[in-house]
Amino acid sequence: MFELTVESSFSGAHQLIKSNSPCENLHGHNWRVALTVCGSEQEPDVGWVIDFKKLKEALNKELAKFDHKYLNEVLPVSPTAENIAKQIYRDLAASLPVCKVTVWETEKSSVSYSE
Ligand SMILES: Nc1nc2c(c(=O)[nH]1)N=C([C@H](O)[C@H](O)COP(=O)(O)OP(=O)(O)OP(=O)(O)O)CN2
Ligand SMILES: [Zn+2]
Repeated sequence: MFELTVESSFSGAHQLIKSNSPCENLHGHNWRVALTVCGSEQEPDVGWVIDFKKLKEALNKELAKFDHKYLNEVLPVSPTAENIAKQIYRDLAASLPVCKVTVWETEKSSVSYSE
């Protein structure tokens, strides 16, 4: 089995309502996102599972939904790193063999989601 991972990022603002923390105030992050797909089949002539370029295009198209947005209006649930990772996973799993999505909210804090 191969795991292929591409990374990208977006900038967004959010408020974590009811978190009883400073995160209730409007603030923003530069979110980093890693998309991992899994597969064992390689295209016979070229030897890759999926072209990285195709993965990067799909990830960037997905992240455009979040970029420079107020995330409370983008997600139907509270825009925590958990819910952002889950939303990206579910959206991309419709067309790619996604096995994990990791979202970094800060340099040192990340959430991974898989099913
Ligand atoms: N499990 C989660 N915990 C927190 C989330 C989250 O999405 N999932 N989000 C936040 C806030 O968005 C907050 O903005 C991040 O705060 P924090 O981790 O404290 O980041 P700082 O850069 O401010 O870190 P310091 O260590 O305080 O410098 C909080 N928790
Ligand atoms: Zn935050």
